[in-house]
Order: sequence, then C-alpha cells, then structure tokens
Amino acid sequence: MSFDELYEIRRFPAARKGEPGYEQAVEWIRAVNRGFHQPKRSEEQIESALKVRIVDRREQTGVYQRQAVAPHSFGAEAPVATFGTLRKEVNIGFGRMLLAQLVTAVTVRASHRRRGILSRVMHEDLQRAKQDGLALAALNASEAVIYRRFGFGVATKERHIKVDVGPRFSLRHRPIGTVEGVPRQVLLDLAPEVFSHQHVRSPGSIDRQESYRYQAAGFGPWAIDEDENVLSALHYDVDGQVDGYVSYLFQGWDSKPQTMSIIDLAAANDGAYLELWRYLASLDLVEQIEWSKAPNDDPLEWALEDRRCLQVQEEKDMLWLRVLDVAQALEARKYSADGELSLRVEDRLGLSAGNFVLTVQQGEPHVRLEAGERSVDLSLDIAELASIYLGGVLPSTLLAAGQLTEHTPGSVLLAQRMFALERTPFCATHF
Ligand SMILES: CC(=O)SCCNC(=O)CCNC(=O)[C@H](O)C(C)(C)COP(=O)(O)OP(=O)(O)OC[C@H]1O[C@@H](n2cnc3c(N)ncnc32)[C@H](O)[C@@H]1OP(=O)(O)O
Repeated sequence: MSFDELYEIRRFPAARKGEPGYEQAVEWIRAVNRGFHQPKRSEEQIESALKVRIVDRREQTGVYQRQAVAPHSFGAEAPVATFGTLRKEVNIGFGRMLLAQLVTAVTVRASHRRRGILSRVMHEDLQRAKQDGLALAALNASEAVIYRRFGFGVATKERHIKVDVGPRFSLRHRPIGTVEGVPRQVLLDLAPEVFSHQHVRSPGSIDRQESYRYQAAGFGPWAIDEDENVLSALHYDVDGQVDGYVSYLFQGWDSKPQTMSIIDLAAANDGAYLELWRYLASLDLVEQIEWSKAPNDDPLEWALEDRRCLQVQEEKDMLWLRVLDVAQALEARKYSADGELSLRVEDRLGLSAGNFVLTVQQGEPHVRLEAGERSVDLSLDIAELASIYLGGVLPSTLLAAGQLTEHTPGSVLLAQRMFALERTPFCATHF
C-alpha cells in the first residue's frame, strides 16, 4: 500500500480546553511524551502546556492511520507520528534577524519507523516554509545522524560545565553594578525583557518561546509545577536598571561536592554575565556550580584567575540550521570583509541548489544565481553552508575534513574572513 493509503497527515494549532481541537491536541502531546519516553503527564500539565503553545502559534502535525488499527492498540485518534513547528527570529550576526521555521517534537511510533514518515513530513514542511518566504529552518537534534540528510548542519554548540567555586575561584574582571536575591516570580516579567537584550547581541540566538519565562521563574517546562526551592537573583547596572538574571536550584546536602545548578541565566551585557557568576560563587555552603547549557566559547573561562576551576563535562551540537533559500539567506547577512565568491551549493532535497555569486562591498552583499558553467571558487553541501553561515565553524576546518572543495586558491581564507561574525555564535534557546 502507498503512503497515502496508509497514512493521513493533519496539521492543527494548539487549543484551550473546551475549544474545538482540544482533544486532538491532547492526544498529540501524549504521543510526543511516549515518543521521548517521558513520564505520563497529567491533564492539568497538558492543558497548561497547550495554553503556552497558543502564544507561540505552534503548529502541530500528526500522522494518523487510515486503515483499521491493530486490536487493543492505541485508537485511530492517537497519531503514529508527531512533528511540531513554530516561527521565531534568529540573530544572524551584527544584530540582524531572520525569521526561521523551528522544528520540534519529532517522533514516530516504533512500530511505524523506517517507512519514510519523517522524510515525508520533513520534505512537506520545509517546502511549505520556503513557499511562505522563509530562508531558514532550525532544530535541536536528539541524535547527530538523523538530520544532515535533510540539509541541516550544526551552527552552534553548547557545553555542560562544572565550576569549582571554592577558595580557588577568583575573577580578574572589574566588578560593575550590584546583585540582589529576589523572589523567583519576578522573572515572569523580567526574564523576557533581559533576554531580549541578550538576543540582539548574540549571533545564533533564537527568540524564546513563552514557556521560558515560566521555567526561569520556577514553574517547570509545563508552566504549572511550581518549585518553591528555585532561587533567583538580578544584576543591576550602575543606574539601577536590571540587566541580568539567574535562577538556580540547590542539589541538596547529599550532593558531593555541594552543588547549585543553574536553571537559566541571561545577561544584557558581558559585565552582568560575569557579575552573576561572581554572585553564584559567593553563595555560602556551595562548592560547585553546574550548568548544562553554557556557551561553548565562554568569557568566564578567560576571566578566571585559575581557568581550571571550569571543567567541561560535555560539549555537544546545539542549533542545527537548514538554509531554505540560499540567495535570501546570503543577502540578509552583513559581512566582515569585502570580496567576491562563487559558491556551488548542492541540495539533495532540491530546495535551493545552484551556483551563487556573492559580492560584498562595505559589508553589504549582492547575490546572483548563475545559470550555466561559470567558474566556481568553492563547492559545498547546503548542510555545510548552514555551518559556516553563522561563523560557527571555519571553512578551513571543513576543507580539512573533506566537506568543502576549494577550486580557486585563497577562496577558503576569503570565505573565512567574509563570514566571520562579531562573536562566537551561541543559542541559549532550546525548543
Ligand atoms: C527535532 C527533534 O525533535 S529531534 C527528535 C527526534 N526524535 C527521536 O529521537 C525520537 C525517537 N525516534 C523516532 O521517533 C524516529 O526514529 C525518527 C523520528 C528519528 C525517524 O523517523 P522515521 O519515520 O523512522 O524516519 P524515516 O523512515 O523517514 O527515515 C529517514 C532516514 O533517516 C534514517 N534514520 C532515521 N532515524 C535514524 C536514527 N535514529 N539513526 C540513524 N538513521 C536514522 C533512516 O534510516 C532513513 O535513512 P535513508 O534516507 O537513508 O533511507
């Protein structure tokens, strides 16, 4: 039987209890939980999560069985696959923003895997996003081997760090402003405000979904399970304006060394970032601060008197980007060096392949698609273009890895200078 005889694809928004579509949305979330082996969620948690998702205008895609379901199995109303999307701005460097299609909650029931369900839904979704005029799509991957075939490349990384805040901890940075402990609930309003400043100064940053302010304020990812033990602090600049926050949780007296974990930390400027670390390190009876979502190029490491206070537990890929429209994505950026590059881009999904001539004058680009056989400087897959787009990896590294071909000597170095951004890209938004 063909895919279309077996399955029906439905797309629908989140809904409030009592509204049409609510039961369908609940079944969809339950399927996502099963797909990720998460504990069963209560009706209240799901209702709360759906309310928050309405704010983000999420679209939920479900794949349903057309044929009779197996006896005693989940009913026909339970999707065998889920695929969630929302649209948010990505900072593409020097404060410029591009709207991106964010893909999330991808699951396929084990008994329906490797039948092409993900491929079908992904192709359709990327095409729809491109037709809507979007130049980028993005996701966070559960496994590193799934998404390159769809043209996604790693654009940012993050680290899980543990910082020794015992007597060795000392910062060489000059103190600025003040920090004060506050009731965690103030972050419901202040977290989005502070994050908006971090967002514009951080290439690779993605604007946050509604659930983030609840998490920062101690309400958990379902925006309902208040944890009274979550603590928060604000940083104030010299004029008394709030320009940073941290929320954190003590891991208990049995944690050895005694550990405080960061739930969320955002800062409008570098000074506030380091001062929040100074504050965390000053907490009595705490020997270690742990953060599973720290930047991979962390100023903290360079501000420490003893850089070995910071130990990296794990470094992993974080933001995967997919260029949907090469000309639009290249034209949206500002460049660090002038020059002309002819790029041959391969795209096995056929969304945006071709020979693109990028001409930059005074940092501003002009892009034209060349028909026919023009001489090409560099050729690369669209997944590698995504990786160099935000400066997250050097073209010379991809050349050494055999993932990019240099046809004109010197063009890798030129690309490196042109694509460089004002700082290492980092995305503090998981979705
Ligand atoms: C953005 C996010 O949400 S990330 C979360 C991803 N989801 C999960 O990890 C939950 C558990 N896994 C799953 O639900 C499924 O295995 C999925 C969603 C990853 C894949 O769904 P499927 O419908 O089986 O994928 P589909 O049949 O379209 O396979 C597409 C290709 O990817 C490959 N593939 C899919 N999953 C994997 C994997 N985990 N490891 C290696 N290859 C994989 C398939 O072999 C196939 O390869 P081919 O194109 O060479 O034939």
